[in-house]
Amino acid sequence: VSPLTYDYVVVGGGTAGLTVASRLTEDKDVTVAVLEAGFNAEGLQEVFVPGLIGTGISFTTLDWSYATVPQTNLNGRILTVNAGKALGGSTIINSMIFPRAEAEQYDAWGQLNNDSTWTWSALLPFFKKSEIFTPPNALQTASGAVSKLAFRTTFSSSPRCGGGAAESLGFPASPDLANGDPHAVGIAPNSLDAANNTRCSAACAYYTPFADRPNLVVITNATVSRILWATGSGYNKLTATGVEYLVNNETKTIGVSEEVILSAGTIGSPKVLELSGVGNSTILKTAGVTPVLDLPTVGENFADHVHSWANAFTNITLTKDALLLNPAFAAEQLALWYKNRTGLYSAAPRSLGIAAPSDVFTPAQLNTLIAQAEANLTNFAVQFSNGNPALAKGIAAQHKIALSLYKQNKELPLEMNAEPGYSGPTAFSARPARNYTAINSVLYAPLSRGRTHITSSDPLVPPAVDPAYWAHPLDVAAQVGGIKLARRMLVAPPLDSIYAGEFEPGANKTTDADIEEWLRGVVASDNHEVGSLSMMPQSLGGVVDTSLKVYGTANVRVADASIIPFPVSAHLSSTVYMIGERAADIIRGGKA
Ligand SMILES: Cc1cc2nc3c(=O)[nH]c(=O)nc-3n(C[C@H](O)[C@H](O)[C@H](O)COP(=O)(O)OP(=O)(O)OC[C@H]3O[C@@H](n4cnc5c(N)ncnc54)[C@H](O)[C@@H]3O)c2cc1C
Repeated sequence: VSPLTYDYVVVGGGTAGLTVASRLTEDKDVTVAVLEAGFNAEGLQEVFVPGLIGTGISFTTLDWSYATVPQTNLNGRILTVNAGKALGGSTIINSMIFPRAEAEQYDAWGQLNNDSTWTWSALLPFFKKSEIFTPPNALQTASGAVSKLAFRTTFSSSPRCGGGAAESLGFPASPDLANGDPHAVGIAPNSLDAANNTRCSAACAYYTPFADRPNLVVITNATVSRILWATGSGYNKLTATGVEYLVNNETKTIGVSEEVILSAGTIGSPKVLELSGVGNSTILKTAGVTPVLDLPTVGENFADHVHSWANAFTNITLTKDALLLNPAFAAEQLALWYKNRTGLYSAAPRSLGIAAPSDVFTPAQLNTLIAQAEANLTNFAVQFSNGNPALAKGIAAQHKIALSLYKQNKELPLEMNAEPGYSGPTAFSARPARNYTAINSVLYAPLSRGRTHITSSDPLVPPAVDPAYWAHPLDVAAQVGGIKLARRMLVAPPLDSIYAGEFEPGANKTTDADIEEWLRGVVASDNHEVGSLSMMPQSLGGVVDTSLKVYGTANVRVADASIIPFPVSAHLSSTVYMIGERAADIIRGGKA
């Protein structure tokens, strides 16, 4: 392998990037270089111990912690969108929950693109390529796991109770949250290495086993600043010849003979495209970048899931709060994990209930909300499209599909995720030193659309991220409905048996308006951002076609969550691995 030129250069060694790189280098005649801004963090216990997710270094050094612009609908608050900055990307810091979304939502991708290869049944083989399924053992089954679910050691009885509460409210119990019909409750599969019960990131699954391939080069601590273009290559033929990157403030270049694959994530990938002169020319010029290709919807159509919570006090003591309340107990539990992979750090279990509109709204409420959304459909599409008429059509098409699925009870607006221990907006030091039961209620089918754009030509300056949370009234109503549903779950059997009063939102929040006001002050990003380089026809404001190629370029593709045109009601990593598998297949097929 020449040290300077590779067949493929992958920008970002994250979830999809490592999947693509690993699959392409199965052919030993193909050379691939991966440029990753972070470092290889696989050796850190915060990364490999399941119960340590979200602690220590994982939310400092390993996180881009993108700040949003002040959010108009959330009291002007600046929120943080977390995204992993390490080999393995966001799977280094994610919560390992591994379900798939509703079949109809993947079908919507195909519908928007008039392409049957981007539908649930066509994509299922690519989901499966990225998974090794480990069924629960006898002990886990006895603890509540159903035969088709993959999960490890049970944390306490509380997750199972959470499932029970959803069931008692009428959610169907599902043996399989990945079957394309997740309107159900079950114990979530986790992305773990079952052989030794460690977390399994994209680095663990798609890099470490193949690290010694001579045709695969991974350069860490390398921040890509721009794609280099062949001079004089015109529209539809804009040709990447290499990539420029920074290592310790030193500028370096690497050549590419076939393709550049952008896999820097929903915020990172549009940033690199814009720094390379591809995007809305006005935005680029304002940032001091010379436009090379006017593609005005780069960075637009951004959507994110929105996190909220209800918490109750509980008098049971085996929750994750026990680890914070008693450091000596926490040390004992961690020692148990190291000794024989048992104890409270051995898993991060959740009961997952995916709610349908009928679980959240009365029929009359839903009819009114849908009628209002339909009456204002064009207005919202225009408002969300940032002055781009094609994208206004694209967003209108997305809303039409979403509202039609809402009517069929198929657009699943909320995840109701039961956790044994506090999960919410109040810091440990500011809340009563007690044990809690939490229901995380996450808005899963947002109609709001925002954007992310560079503001400077300096690659080290973060972009301006505007998710425009809660810009659509149906999103607000669903999130308020989610808190009411969470409250009902906390006092339904069997969770009622461990209920010792509500902590948040709090007994004084009685009306919908009270809940809405509280939520405006606390909701957070769920870190499931998608759509900023969406796969849609150009006539609908898309940025990539169904072969994931950037319109107007000869050899730049995108493989990451940014291509997702229509948000799906699931945690995203399984979907992003699938995109990586599909991208590799397209690239290899294209060459054959
Ligand atoms: C805190 C958190 C919790 C989550 N919990 C879950 C969960 O429980 N289950 C689930 O399924 N999903 C979860 N997700 C979401 C899921 O992990 C992500 O959606 C998915 O991993 C995104 O994959 P990606 O390939 O698009 O981007 P990433 O995996 O983020 O990869 C992008 C990579 O590009 C690198 N990069 C960016 N810019 C540059 C540049 N200029 N030069 C070089 N490299 C660059 C980044 O460092 C990163 O490694 C969570 C995400 C977060 C952040």
